[in-house]
Amino acid sequence: MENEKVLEVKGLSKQYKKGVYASEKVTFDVHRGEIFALIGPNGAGKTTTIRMISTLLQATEGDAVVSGHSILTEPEKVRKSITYLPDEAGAYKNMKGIDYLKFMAELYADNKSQAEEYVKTGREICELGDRLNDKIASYSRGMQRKLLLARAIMSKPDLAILDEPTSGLDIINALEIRRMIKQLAAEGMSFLLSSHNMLEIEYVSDRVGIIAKGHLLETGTPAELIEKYKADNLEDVFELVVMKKDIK
Ligand SMILES: Nc1ncnc2c1ncn2[C@@H]1O[C@H](COP(=O)(O)OP(=O)(O)OP(=O)(O)O)[C@@H](O)[C@H]1O
Repeated sequence: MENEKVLEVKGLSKQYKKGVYASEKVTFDVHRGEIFALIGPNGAGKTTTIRMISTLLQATEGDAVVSGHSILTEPEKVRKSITYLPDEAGAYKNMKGIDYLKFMAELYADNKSQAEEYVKTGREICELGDRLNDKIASYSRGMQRKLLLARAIMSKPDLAILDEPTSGLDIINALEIRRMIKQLAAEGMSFLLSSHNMLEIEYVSDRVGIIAKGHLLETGTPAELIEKYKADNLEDVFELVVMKKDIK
């Protein structure tokens, strides 16, 4: 189904302290095969929103539904439908890359043959070749990031939630990752990304949501928003929306 919603975020709010909203009534959808990016300045509420959707943080109000499952009532089913790659994720440095993929595949898979399938996919995605037989401690930051991304995607979840997917990667590696995300989306995987890199977002996302001070201020395709704000690029849109709007 082309317009099938894989994620419905319905008025999600979080108060870490009573009366202080880190995110307030955030509402948006992600369709099957769509790449949706949350963009916003530091402290806007991106990670808070993503962690609530990932069932790692309890929402104060609202709900999110992933592949028909509510984070409130069916969090374990939600966890089966998503993978989450945090910005500052680390892998076990003393493990070999291949053993890390096998270990994670066994955690996520329902049986041995599915685990083997995941590892095969993970090997292809990370493109680390023979280096998979080396300890992760010997990898560059880019290689570690590729391994972690492969881990997040090898199970082909309905929704992959990636915080700053290309952070720390050089141009070539970042390009490869973006192409991979687009290809997987074309095959039907949905993505929720968070990023500060506007060029990346403009290139890779089908739609973006601009968030500041916990409020989702705008959603649309990069082209729609550029047109609406008579801007030259998404960075200008972002500045206009975040700097010029009077947010309480
Ligand atoms: N555990 C916590 N306890 C109290 N306040 C928190 C906690 N985590 C985040 N906050 C606050 O909630 C707000 C939103 O933070 P969040 O980390 O979601 O922003 P972000 O958009 O992900 O920022 P960045 O781009 O810097 O990662 C900030 O004001 C932050 O200080």
